Amino acid sequence: VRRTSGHQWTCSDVTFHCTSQRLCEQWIHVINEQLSFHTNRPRSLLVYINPYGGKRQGRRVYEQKVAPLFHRAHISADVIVTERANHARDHLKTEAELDKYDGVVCVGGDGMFSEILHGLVTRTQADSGVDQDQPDAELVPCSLHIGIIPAGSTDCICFATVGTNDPVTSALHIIVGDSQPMDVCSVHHNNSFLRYSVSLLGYGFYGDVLSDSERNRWQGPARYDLSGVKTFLSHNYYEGTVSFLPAESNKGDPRDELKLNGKPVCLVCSQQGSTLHAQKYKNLQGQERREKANELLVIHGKFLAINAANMSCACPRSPKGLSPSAHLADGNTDLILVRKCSRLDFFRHLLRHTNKDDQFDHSFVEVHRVRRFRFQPRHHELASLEDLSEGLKKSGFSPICVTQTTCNYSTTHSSWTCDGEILPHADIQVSVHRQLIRLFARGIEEEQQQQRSVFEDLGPHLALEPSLHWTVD
Ligand SMILES: Nc1ncnc2c1ncn2[C@@H]1O[C@H](COP(=O)(O)OP(=O)(O)OP(=O)(O)O)[C@@H](O)[C@H]1O
Repeated sequence: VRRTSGHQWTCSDVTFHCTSQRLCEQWIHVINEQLSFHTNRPRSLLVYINPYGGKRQGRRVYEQKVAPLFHRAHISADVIVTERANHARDHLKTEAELDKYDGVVCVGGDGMFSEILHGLVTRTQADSGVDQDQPDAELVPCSLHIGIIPAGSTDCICFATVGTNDPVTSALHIIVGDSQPMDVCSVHHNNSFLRYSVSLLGYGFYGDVLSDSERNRWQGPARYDLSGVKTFLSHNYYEGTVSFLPAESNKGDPRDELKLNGKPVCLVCSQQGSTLHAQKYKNLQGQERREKANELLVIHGKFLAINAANMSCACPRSPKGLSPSAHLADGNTDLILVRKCSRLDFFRHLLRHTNKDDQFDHSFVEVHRVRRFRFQPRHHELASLEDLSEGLKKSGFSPICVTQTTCNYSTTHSSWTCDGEILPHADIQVSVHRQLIRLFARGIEEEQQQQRSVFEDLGPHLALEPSLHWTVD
């Protein structure tokens, strides 16, 4: 495995020459022996391909770029090409024989990753007897690693954990058995589970952009830009109360200059890795004590945007992301509150996501690293829009009434976008579950790390099963 530019990895062959056949055989023996010590490498994978993701190239990408590498690395793969939305999620939840595999791989975009996340986490909780409807439930970490082969139109999770959207690089991270722990947020409404999130929960600006773009899917990929402009011009703000439990003081600050996002050297993410289970109970007890002691902070206000960034959310358009110093696996999320301000100020704030200026350095922006939070819109939320219109239909109310209610609702409430999906409720409770999943990735590497060879990182063990060429002169 060789590093090229921009966090990309490629496959390279090494040919050893020797005059003695006996010596060559010894080499092969030793190399194979060294490889067998590297037990983190997966041997058996379950692969889901979304044939309709992105430019509909998922199947071709897997067959031409990924499968040959898995074959060379002696990894066996059971491949399922999905036939409908939620096929992968449902299969993982109920049918998949997970004991047979070392990892689950999705070939697609963020939506496909979300299916795998929900399938795997839900299955793990069900197998362990944990009720995920309970907002305080201590969720059990998933034992299988997740690999992402980017083949969607939005591949943000892959970009933020690998540093590039390249199928070969992702396949090589899977083959060498990289392991990146990752926090997962659970989202509840009134003690019932809504969704899991690993990247962005956004209310106000980002929620409105996504809702609008969903209504205009016919516009194709340009819909995100068009909805962005439209939402910016409408300049809506929403009133409500945010209450949150701040992170422990040793977890760094969202405005840390040192960006240690999930890198192997990141002490915050690697902290307590192996002793996590033992520590967890203690921490929870401490946490409950503090909450009882009213250490929840409460902020009331009018907000243009409320964002919870569980990772940097870096993407090619915003290379440092919404929260550049967010960690992937520290048990916290960065809560960014953008209060009502002028259009020009809001524009300046948005612009700073694309350059090197500090987007938090505005009087109307505040950012907190938190373990859990709740948002309550000012106007009482009677029911979700869907519940509301369903209920009205059942009770025989006229469509005019539904329209009026919807209008009222939509001017006082925004919607939450949860990793690109719209949530049906505005009043939500969010808890971060530390290191609930592991990806076949290693975070975005620093420049110095990129100078090293992947072989050095693996210590004495090699990366790939060698297709050794030897020549006897
Ligand atoms: N066979 C299928 N047919 C239709 N939809 C599917 C199929 N398989 C998966 N999906 C759904 O397609 C959605 C989008 O998939 P994916 O994230 O892979 O691609 P994308 O192009 O990045 O999507 P987006 O439209 O979100 O930009 C996912 O939410 C997934 O549930």
